[in-house]
Amino acid sequence: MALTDLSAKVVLVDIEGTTTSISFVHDVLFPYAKANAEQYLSETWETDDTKKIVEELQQLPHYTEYASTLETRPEINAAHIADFSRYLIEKDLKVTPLKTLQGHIWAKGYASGELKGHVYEDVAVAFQTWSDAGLRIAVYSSGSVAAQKLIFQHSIAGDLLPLLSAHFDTHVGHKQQTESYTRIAESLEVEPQHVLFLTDVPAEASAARDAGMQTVLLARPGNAPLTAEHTSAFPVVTNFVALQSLKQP
Ligand SMILES: CSCCC(=O)C(=O)COP(=O)(O)O
Ligand SMILES: [Mg+2]
Repeated sequence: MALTDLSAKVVLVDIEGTTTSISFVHDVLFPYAKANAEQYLSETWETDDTKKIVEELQQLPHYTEYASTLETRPEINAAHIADFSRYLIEKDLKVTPLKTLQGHIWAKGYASGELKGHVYEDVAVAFQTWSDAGLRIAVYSSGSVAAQKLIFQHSIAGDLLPLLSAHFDTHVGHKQQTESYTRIAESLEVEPQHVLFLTDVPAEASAARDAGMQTVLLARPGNAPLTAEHTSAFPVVTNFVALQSLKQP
């Protein structure tokens, strides 16, 4: 089917590598989280929210692996948990408690204006066009729902949050698991075949397709190169312009 013939009721977008450059996430957001983790943790150490994050971080299998590299038994304090968070960020592990913590840390950067969410220049126009055509736009990212809202609310193209009708993160399941997409369609009260999922990661596209969704891969500058196997399995676009004429079925 030609891209111009695609129809959908919901456009489900990934963030990193799809609406937003990988370099913004890795070269701006991650360094900000690493630099501010200890301060955030020490300022909020006694709160229930931080206690829950700290407990969940220590329950990760990666914690045992990380702790085995330490010479002495650590005291569980803000400095130690910040160090473990930096270890996870360096490995780009998309684990739920880390993503929750990152979202809280970034909130301060967006509020002060130090952070502005990167979106490619075709994103705001496409969101507006789809919205005007009556399509719903939802987000599914490994970044926490709070972090998703921040990136679009404080984007370089202005506040795009009013154009988004739903947000999903790893609480719904991991992005390479088919069940996650089934749950998203159920939550959106839409048949999976009426959802178009846009992502840069072929394994995510496969999982969504197995759930019955339509999928298109994004080949944005700086994304991992797609193989011939991927390009024969999925339609590929370099930006959202080719998808702007999307209509409702
Ligand atoms: C929600 S903004 C921060 C992006 C992030 O932390 C991340 O892991 C992005 O992963 P994605 O699933 O959007 O590729
Ligand atoms: Mg992505």
